[in-house]
Amino acid sequence: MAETEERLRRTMMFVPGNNPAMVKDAGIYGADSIMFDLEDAVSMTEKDAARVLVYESLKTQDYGDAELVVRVNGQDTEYYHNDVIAMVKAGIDVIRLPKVESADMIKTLVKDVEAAEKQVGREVGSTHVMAAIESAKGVLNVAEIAAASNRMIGVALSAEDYTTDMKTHRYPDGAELEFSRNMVLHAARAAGIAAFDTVFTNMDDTDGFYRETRYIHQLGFDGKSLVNPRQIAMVNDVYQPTEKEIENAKNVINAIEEAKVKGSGVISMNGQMVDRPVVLRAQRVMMLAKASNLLDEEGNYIEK
Ligand SMILES: CC(=O)SCCNC(=O)CCNC(=O)[C@H](O)C(C)(C)COP(=O)(O)OP(=O)(O)OC[C@H]1O[C@@H](n2cnc3c(N)ncnc32)[C@H](O)[C@@H]1OP(=O)(O)O
Ligand SMILES: O=C([O-])CC(=O)C(=O)O
Ligand SMILES: [Mg+2]
Repeated sequence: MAETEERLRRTMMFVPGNNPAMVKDAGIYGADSIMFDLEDAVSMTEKDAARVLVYESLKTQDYGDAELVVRVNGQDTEYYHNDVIAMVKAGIDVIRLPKVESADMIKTLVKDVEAAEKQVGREVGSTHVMAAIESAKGVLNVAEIAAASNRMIGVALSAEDYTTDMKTHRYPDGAELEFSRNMVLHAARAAGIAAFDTVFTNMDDTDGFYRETRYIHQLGFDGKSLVNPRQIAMVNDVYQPTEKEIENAKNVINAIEEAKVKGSGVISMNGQMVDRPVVLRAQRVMMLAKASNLLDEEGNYIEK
């Protein structure tokens, strides 16, 4: 993928780092990002074995075009340094730091990643990072966390730990997450990075999962952290543009191209003003349409 092209990040699937079968097959489900977990999905007794398993798999398995992410153990644990060095050495795309509460935690991570890159002979700057926001303190500091480094690709809300910190739990209507979702999303947008909504842990509540995904899609999140491959198709379904949205986006892009030839940056299309933000939205619709396999080679809508 060209560096300038925006990466789609609808689905970031957790894969327990201590489960050989899941780690090996993680690439077959079509997640945009695969997130190997060394933190809370792995018991204390299996921390070292999980790190070795994920390291070996990153070196030997073909995960196709998926972005490869690892959730390392927290900075206050004895596992963190070894996790960072091993994952940088394995060539991971992104390190996700859990329970981030300050910009300093990201700055420390970046310093540790840079030292690891130098130690293992990896190009300095090639490892990206992201932050999981899991507490009231993290939410209140999320704007400076999101802007803490140019290695940052995103911020994620982690509602299981967050609701525990807030002395509540998760409810079907999600009212307890309203403030944190909006904070995380605004911080991401202000820093120009991706925003990920939290996991949905009831695998049997398909209606609830769809409701939550439609809601976070409407707010503007790039996607969600997931715990199960069955959730991938449902997220992609919600993020897939309609035929009408695609046709409209194509008309906008064609109209603005014609306007450019005439030397104008703003035009009217069917009585509707078309300017830069409208064009950017249209380009995103076309990117989602392409990723959803809704276009043929000429760029025409394929009836499903
Ligand atoms: C609060 C937090 O920190 S959340 C993050 C940490 N938690 C995790 O990482 C949990 C990840 N998820 C899982 O372990 C599992 O999906 C569970 C336990 C939730 C449900 O497990 P199951 O009921 O077995 O799932 P299901 O029946 O849908 O599995 C279908 C297939 O997908 C595989 N699969 C399920 N979840 C995953 C996953 N997260 N990653 C990769 N493969 C998976 C299963 O191994 C199974 O493969 P098979 O058909 O080859 O045997
Ligand atoms: O990042 C997530 O969504 C999962 C997690 O750790 C949490 O909710 O505490
Ligand atoms: Mg957590």
